Amino acid sequence: MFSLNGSSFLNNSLSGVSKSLTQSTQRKISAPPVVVASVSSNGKPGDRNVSVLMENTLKEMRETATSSSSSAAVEQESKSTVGGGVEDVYGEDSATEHQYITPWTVTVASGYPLLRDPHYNKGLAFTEKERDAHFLRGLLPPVVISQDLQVKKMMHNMRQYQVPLQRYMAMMDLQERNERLFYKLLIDNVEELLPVVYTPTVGEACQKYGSIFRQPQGLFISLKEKGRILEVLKNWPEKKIQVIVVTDGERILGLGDLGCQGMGIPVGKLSLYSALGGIRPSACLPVTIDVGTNNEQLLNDEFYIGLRRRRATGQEYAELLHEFMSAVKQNYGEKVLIQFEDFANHNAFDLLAKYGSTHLVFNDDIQGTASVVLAGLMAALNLVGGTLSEHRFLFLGAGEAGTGIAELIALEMSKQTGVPVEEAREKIWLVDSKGLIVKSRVESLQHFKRPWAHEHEPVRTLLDAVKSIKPTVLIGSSGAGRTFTKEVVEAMASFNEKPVILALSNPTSQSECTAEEAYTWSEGRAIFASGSPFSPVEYNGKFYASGQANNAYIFPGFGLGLIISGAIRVHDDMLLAASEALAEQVSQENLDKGLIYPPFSNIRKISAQIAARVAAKAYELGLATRLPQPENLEAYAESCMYSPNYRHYR
Ligand SMILES: O=C([O-])CC(=O)C(=O)O
Ligand SMILES: [Mg+2]
Repeated sequence: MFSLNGSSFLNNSLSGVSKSLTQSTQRKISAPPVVVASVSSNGKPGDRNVSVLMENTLKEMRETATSSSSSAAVEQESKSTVGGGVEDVYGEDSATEHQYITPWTVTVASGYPLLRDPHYNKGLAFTEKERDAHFLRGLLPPVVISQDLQVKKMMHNMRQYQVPLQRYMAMMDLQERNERLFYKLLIDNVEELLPVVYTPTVGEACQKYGSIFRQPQGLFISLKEKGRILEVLKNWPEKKIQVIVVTDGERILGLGDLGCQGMGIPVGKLSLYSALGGIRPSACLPVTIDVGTNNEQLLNDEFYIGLRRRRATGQEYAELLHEFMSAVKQNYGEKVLIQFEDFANHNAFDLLAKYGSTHLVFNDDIQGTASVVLAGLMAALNLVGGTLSEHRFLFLGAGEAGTGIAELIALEMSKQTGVPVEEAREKIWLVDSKGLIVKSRVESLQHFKRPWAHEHEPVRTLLDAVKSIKPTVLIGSSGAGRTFTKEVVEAMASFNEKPVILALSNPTSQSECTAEEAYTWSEGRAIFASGSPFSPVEYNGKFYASGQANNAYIFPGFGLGLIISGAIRVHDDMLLAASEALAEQVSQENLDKGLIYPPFSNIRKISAQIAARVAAKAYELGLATRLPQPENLEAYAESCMYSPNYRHYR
């Protein structure tokens, strides 16, 4: 099989089938682009170009498969169980004639199917030699252009669209047409395109997903698939999955329940995994679990793509999720990372607690957001002075993000000062929809809010809480927009020389305040960052650039660190390590501009650094399985990262 980049396993873009071909024949061969397709694609023009070597290898593989399945059949008659080898992932070899398997085959793409295969298509960048060798003559206009020129042209086209959703759709079309060009575009223009494929535009895309839906980009697992989830996973064309991002669509950004249309989120997050964190796109699997929706508008929308029923809860919900979690581990093994995304609070905390000790799980909204905010606060200390524990924190929003961040701050304080975490928590206050979280409310509080119920008289509004607690840092994480009013920001500015104000809710419409409001109302003194990006603001003749406190800084590098170390569990210390790595990337130059995050343009380098620190922690904690530990983890992380440059086809 062709290897793209020496021995680096992440960069090896072989599909699972082609990989198992290598393993079953135990020899290295070189071949043109390989596509995995179901058996129905056999006999298409694309098969004409199967090299002799490949033919022989396929023959060998078929023979091996036949002999092993017949020996399995014999065994089957004497024993009632069937056992596939470790690498016989889908049990093709060990299946008896009475069992069902998915008929995956390996073919070599050329001609028209090659142009239609997003993994291998290069469009006008196919060279003359490739056009001859792959039956492309006449299928393309005569011109041959470079990938760089393709990028330039696409960016030019992209900038013609005035409506953000049109840009989103153009990017999705490109991803479906020419995957490497999509990633090249995204990596080379990350600051411009992040808001297109990610927040805020992805929010609007989810709201309108039913209308703009063209091609499924991930797996839809609904209640209809109950009892058959393992089978469904086997329908996905890639076998070697390293990262799954899964949502049940109940709390999409700050937009609420979007049901099955939440699929835009796993798709967007995973394209960032590849672009920013260098995980191979073929190793990424977006999943939406559809248990219904309570969104009346969607239920009545004729274009809605999901189950038309209200959300399953309780046992029905738990059973489907449990089947999914078990099937994932059974199919992909212990080292597949499952990232929970945009679940509603109650399920998010329960799922993390339930599967944290049996699976490699990470909740981006609880843990990723916490890690990115802690990094921003560590950097902000360079501007406002003092140590973490010398500050007072007030949150608006006591859900996943709010309590997740609060807990990680307390953990870091406790590490730095040696005080118990319970004591560290006393520096941190949270306001929810019923007011300040105080001791007298403890009985009626959800369990994840209880550690934050401190002794204080009841306070109803955020403004009164700000005036009473006098925080140095104000963090918005409630998902509700326009809640940091002029009075709130002015109050923060009245007792802080440099109030730290983080408006984390997404997308832009849900931001607690705008950058312009934060700077204007604080007379240019606020240290401000937001979850969705804002353009620089001019106030009194001076320009203020604000950072984007978004988990996109953390999860791609964090995931890369887990994967390169072969980690089997996530540990809080890994989140702290990621925060430290990110905070160290904020330069004096950034700080001088009031920025508490580095620019996204350096994100791949930053991700490699985060990955190295997370991996180092995994080794230190004994949670890493990739042994021996590479000497230089940062160089190793970089060497593992997917590159979107075209490869040459013989
Ligand atoms: O997607 C984003 O921009 C950040 C995030 O996880 C959320 O808001 O739920
Ligand atoms: Mg999220």
